[in-house]
Amino acid sequence: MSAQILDGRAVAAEVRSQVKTGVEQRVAAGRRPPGLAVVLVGESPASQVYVRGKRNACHEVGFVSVSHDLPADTPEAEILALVDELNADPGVDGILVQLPLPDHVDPKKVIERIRPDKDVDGFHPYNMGRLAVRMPLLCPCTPHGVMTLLSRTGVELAGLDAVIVGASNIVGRPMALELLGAGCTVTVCHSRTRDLSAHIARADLVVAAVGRPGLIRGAWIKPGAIVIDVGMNRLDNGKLAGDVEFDAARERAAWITPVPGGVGPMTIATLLENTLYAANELHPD
Ligand SMILES: Nc1nc2c(c(=O)[nH]1)N[C@@H](CN(C=O)c1ccc(C(=O)N[C@@H](CCC(=O)O)C(=O)O)cc1)CN2
Repeated sequence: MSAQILDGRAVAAEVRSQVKTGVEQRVAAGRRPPGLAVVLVGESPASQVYVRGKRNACHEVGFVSVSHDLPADTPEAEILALVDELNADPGVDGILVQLPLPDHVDPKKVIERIRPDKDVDGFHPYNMGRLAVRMPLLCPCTPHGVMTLLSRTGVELAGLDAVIVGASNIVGRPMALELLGAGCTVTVCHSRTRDLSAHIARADLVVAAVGRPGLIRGAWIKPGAIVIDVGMNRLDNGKLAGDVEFDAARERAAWITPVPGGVGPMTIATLLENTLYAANELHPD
């Protein structure tokens, strides 16, 4: 078997085009275009790539993109003060602080400072709580983007045994809630999990989100499974690789996401959807 590709690039382009139409309709109705503030602290090359992607996507769909690039040694208090300023700005519908932050900054404090109705990353405890109690408002972009990719490709999820590898706040945990909501039976594996391969081997759906290239061996994948690779690892040769051994896994799976071109573009497309939603539904002006 050679798995079919879950084409994040194509589905994300579809989503971006729908967001663009939504912006055009909003502006034609006399409303201002949505505004997204993107805050980058420091000079991590990976974060710079992702932030550039987000800013380019904003321009493509007609958002106003407000950029705040701060030096790596910016004091936490200054970042919190900037968030306060953006919270109060009526032209800003969404605030995104790129993660990871430098070590001297507590990401929890920064995330909690963002107004929940402007938290287009969906990381604020208010938005995570709403997702947990099945009242979603602004959902974390990567897990929600995975759900969009699967549903738009026509992959059915109800009743599947799903195994998520990685229990982070931004991917693993919200992914578990999304899949539970879609009727999957969900297991979350993490660094203390015993016998990871046994969990993977019985999974109908595997989501890998650990940041270790090739950790998930192709031979572990159950024949016919769906494999979602959220890993984004830059190798010494400059190439990007996921957490799954792609070629070997592809021989066994029914569906698989590539890296690049799978989940990454869906993360950005979902951010745009969240921002348009915040502008239209949460910020009447
Ligand atoms: N505030 C946030 N920080 C981070 C998030 C997030 O959702 N919000 N997620 C990740 C990184 N991330 C978004 O910021 C992200 C990762 C990857 C991509 C992407 O489009 N990847 C491309 C390849 C890009 C490349 O060439 O390097 C792909 O997969 O095709 C977009 C966004 C951590 N931080």
